[in-house]
Amino acid sequence: MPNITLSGVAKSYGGHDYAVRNLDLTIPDGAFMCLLGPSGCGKTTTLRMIAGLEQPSAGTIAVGDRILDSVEHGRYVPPEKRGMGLVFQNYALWPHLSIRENVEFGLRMRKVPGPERRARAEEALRMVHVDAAMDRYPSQLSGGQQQRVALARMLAINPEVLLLDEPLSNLDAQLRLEMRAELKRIHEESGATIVFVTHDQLEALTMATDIAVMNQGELQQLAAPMDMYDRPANRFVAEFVGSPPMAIVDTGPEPGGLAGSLLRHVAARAECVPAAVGIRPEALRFGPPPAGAWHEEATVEAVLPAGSSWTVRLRILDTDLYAVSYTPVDSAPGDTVTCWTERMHLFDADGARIAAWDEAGVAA
Ligand SMILES: Nc1ncnc2c1ncn2[C@@H]1O[C@H](COP(=O)(O)OP(=O)(O)OP(=O)(O)O)[C@@H](O)[C@H]1O
Repeated sequence: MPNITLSGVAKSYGGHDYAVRNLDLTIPDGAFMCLLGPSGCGKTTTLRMIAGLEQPSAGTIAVGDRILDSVEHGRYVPPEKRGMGLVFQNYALWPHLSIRENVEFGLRMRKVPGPERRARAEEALRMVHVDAAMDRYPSQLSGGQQQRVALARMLAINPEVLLLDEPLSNLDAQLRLEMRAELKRIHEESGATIVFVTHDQLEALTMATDIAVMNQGELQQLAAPMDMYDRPANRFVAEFVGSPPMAIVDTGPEPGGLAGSLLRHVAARAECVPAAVGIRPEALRFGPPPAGAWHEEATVEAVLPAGSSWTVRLRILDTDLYAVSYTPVDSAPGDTVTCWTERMHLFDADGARIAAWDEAGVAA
């Protein structure tokens, strides 16, 4: 299937507020695209418009050169004619049909013959590890199992585009991890295009080939996961993607303390005057600094071991910051340590990334 393209798409549910505004987005054929953002940012509305369950208030949605929606030309293709499979958070299984029959249902509607239908349903249920419960009824399954049946029901149909709205939200942490790996495998094996809505940045980083971050109905950045992590386009993305989040130090009109120290470092290397400087917790390191790195003395305030990582709260001049280390930290509260970083993110007064700093090569 060719690319899915949204051009100038907006959606208002009637009032003055727009759930989605001026959205330009291309979902490449075979992509695993995550729509990521906080609650209410317009992710579900975007997915529902692609599915044809909502009509845009403005703009065009197309697959290749086939127009699915065009407000200008009054064109609208109904959901069943779009060739897309859908799984929503509120999966609706038929209560009076067994699990197997639920998964076979869509195939029956498509007139797939009996033996093939059974084989495809069983295969899909195996993929999501619910094949042992095939002859039970939905009410006899846990919420997580029901969610996986909904996923199997869609996989059995083998659509070219899968639209998934938080399909892992009811699963416990272990199962969610397994299903992420499983979805990634399904994506690679099937070659299908997946559009996946989530508010969980880790879910997006681990599964997606492309992430579209939205906030208040607007696209903030579209990038491959590591590119987004390494070069967030603005403060919103910088703070939303990554856990613990990036520390952002506002420089203010008369920067002193930590802000002043960071600004002096920047000024010595590039002609940028940032309104804010960001440092990811894992980029803040301890010990003798390498040549050219920014460094300051810091006081250890707390050490929080978490098995494989150590989170350390540091007081640097006038500011508290968190550092994350993946090697054991033997400092104790009250100790003085040298901390340093070679990786800063600079933002201007509008919150946009100052790319010149990256291009100068000093922050790469
Ligand atoms: N049917 C509707 N009628 C009126 N307003 C709606 C409707 N559906 C969504 N909205 C509003 O549109 C905005 C975007 O909602 P949407 O569900 O797309 O966001 P979301 O990012 O998917 O959020 P969540 O993660 O909470 O589902 C919100 O302000 C929401 O209140």
